[in-house]
Amino acid sequence: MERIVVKIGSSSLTSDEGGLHKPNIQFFASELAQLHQQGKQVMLVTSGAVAAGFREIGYEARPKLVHQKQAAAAVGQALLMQAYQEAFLQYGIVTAQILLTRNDFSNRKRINNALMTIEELLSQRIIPIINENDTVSTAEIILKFGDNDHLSSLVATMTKASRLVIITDMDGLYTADPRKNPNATKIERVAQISEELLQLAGGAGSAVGTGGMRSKIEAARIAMRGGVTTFIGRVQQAGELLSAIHGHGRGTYFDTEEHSLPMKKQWLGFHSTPSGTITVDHGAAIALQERHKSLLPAGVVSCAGEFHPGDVVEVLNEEGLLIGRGVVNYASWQLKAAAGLSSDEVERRIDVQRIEVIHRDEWITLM
Ligand SMILES: Nc1ncnc2c1ncn2[C@@H]1O[C@H](COP(=O)(O)OP(=O)(O)O)[C@@H](O)[C@H]1O
Ligand SMILES: N[C@@H](CCC(=O)OP(=O)(O)O)C(=O)O
Repeated sequence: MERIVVKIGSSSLTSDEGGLHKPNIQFFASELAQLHQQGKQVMLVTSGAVAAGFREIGYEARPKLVHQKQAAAAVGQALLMQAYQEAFLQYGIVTAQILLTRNDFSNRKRINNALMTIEELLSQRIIPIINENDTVSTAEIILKFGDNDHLSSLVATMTKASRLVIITDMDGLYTADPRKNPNATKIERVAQISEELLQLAGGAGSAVGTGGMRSKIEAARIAMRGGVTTFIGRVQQAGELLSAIHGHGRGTYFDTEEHSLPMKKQWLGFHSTPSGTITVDHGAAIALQERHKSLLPAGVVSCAGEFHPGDVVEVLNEEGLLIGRGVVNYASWQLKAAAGLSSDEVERRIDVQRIEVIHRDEWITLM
């Protein structure tokens, strides 16, 4: 049975002055109901809690302070769910609310529980409606998704969906933000996401959205590597969601990579939470990125943070750019002593289980 994740941004659900735009919710429910009625398993990742709630509280614009956003989300999430529930019931479809935080994805037990719940809901023909648990996660700034683009790509890869549809107020990715540059042209298809492509995309254009196009491309990158085809674009007329799924949508299509990553590497690259960073020299960076080699202590320049064998760490090159992530075999204090030493010397001086700082099987290149 085909499994599809649809993400709808605040800009498509609420007005710039705040508050839910009920006719849009009705419209999206009817589009999703069509997919559901065709026998597809549908999951909805929805934003809009903060935008739906801030006006009810009496704030004049989307709040910037964390506790105000949390308060707005607490009010707005209930309004959002109520609106979806009513809209889907017209098609006899039952919905369920799932609120997740970034932290849940880095904890295998928690995410497995969430996945089992989602599986059960889908098997009962219920549409899970997923949002970030804003009242909890805005406090954990570093571990926050912030926008739901990232969340939707993790949901799509973890549930092994075949497609991710990111609905926004633009009809796809342009060579520049069309709100600012009228000469921008649309990119119809993307086979590979490069750093240059990411540079094209700016931040949020609407007054209620947060992620902008950049976070959508980053989400597409995660999805592509996980074997999920992604569409980013506009769905405004009846039947357009179906068209988007059949390849005729108003938007940009991102192909999947030829070899999608195994689940273990997806988790390592995109769901795990790193405990520290390791900076490596030029030779080691090339060995990891291009030659599929393990990281040896000789290539380590320095490390930061406290980690233990088995933890996930981020690896930076000498310019400070992230090149990938891996499972480290050293404790941080051991690595500080071993940095720059030959493997023979490390074996003589330091009591480590494996000489490789990161084994190539426990590594994922991110740049
Ligand atoms: N290269 C680009 N192509 C298209 N849109 C872009 C680009 N760069 C920035 N944007 C902006 O991204 C906005 C969509 O992001 P956002 O406001 O976060 O929407 P949503 O709430 O749907 O997630 C668009 O309105 C647009 O102004
Ligand atoms: N979880 C937040 C999402 C914030 C947000 O604006 O996201 P998006 O519109 O997807 O860029 C909410 O429901 O308000």
